[in-house]
Amino acid sequence: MENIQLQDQLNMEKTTLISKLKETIINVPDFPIEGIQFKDITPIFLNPKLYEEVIEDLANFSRGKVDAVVGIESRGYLFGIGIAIALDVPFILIRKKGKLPPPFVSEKYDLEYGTSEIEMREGQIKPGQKILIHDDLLATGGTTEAASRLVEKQGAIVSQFSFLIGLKDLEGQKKLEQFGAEIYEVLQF
Ligand SMILES: O=P(O)(O)OC[C@H]1O[C@H](OP(=O)(O)OP(=O)(O)O)[C@H](O)[C@@H]1O
Ligand SMILES: Nc1ncnc2[nH]cnc12
Repeated sequence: MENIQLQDQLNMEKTTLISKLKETIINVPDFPIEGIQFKDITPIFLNPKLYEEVIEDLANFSRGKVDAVVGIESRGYLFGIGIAIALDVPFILIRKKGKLPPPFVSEKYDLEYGTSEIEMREGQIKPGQKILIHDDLLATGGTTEAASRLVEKQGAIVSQFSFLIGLKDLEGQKKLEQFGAEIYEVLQF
């Protein structure tokens, strides 16, 4: 009985969080190019209490399940560091090409046009570690797929993915199925 009540309360809190986020995140049509519905998350940071609630929700998904959090430049840092602090585990940065001093490991990936590359300082991930890969938004999944290859290349295990936003029409989750990790999106558009 008590468990049911607790579950009801958690479900209610989650529903409230999602509605607050939907009121806060701004949809910008045709940015940066025609046809894209850009999700502007910057107003979340005007509201420290809301930010705290998002971190709590994301940290609850990963508590006791990972040894480190990997965040993807740049918006992946905004919540990634907060999650790592809440879980008391290390935070490891993935940066875009050319920003990190050597030694680093890198991974190329395809964009809609051309290719891109991400990098991580060598030795920060330890072989066998269970890793949460976090980013603010999952669109096509290309960036997160490359991040996962970078993590696996170093002998660590991609255990979980978390995102603030999932864009369901772009089927990014499908691209991530190959890694066999749990996936969590706070909300979907
Ligand atoms: O699922 P995908 O199709 O790969 O797209 C999602 C990625 O795109 C955005 O980052 P962006 O490259 O715009 O960089 P930013 O975080 O520095 O703004 C977003 O923060 C994700 O990292
Ligand atoms: N629609 C979108 N809104 C914000 N960031 C994005 N990154 C990739 N697609 C995006």
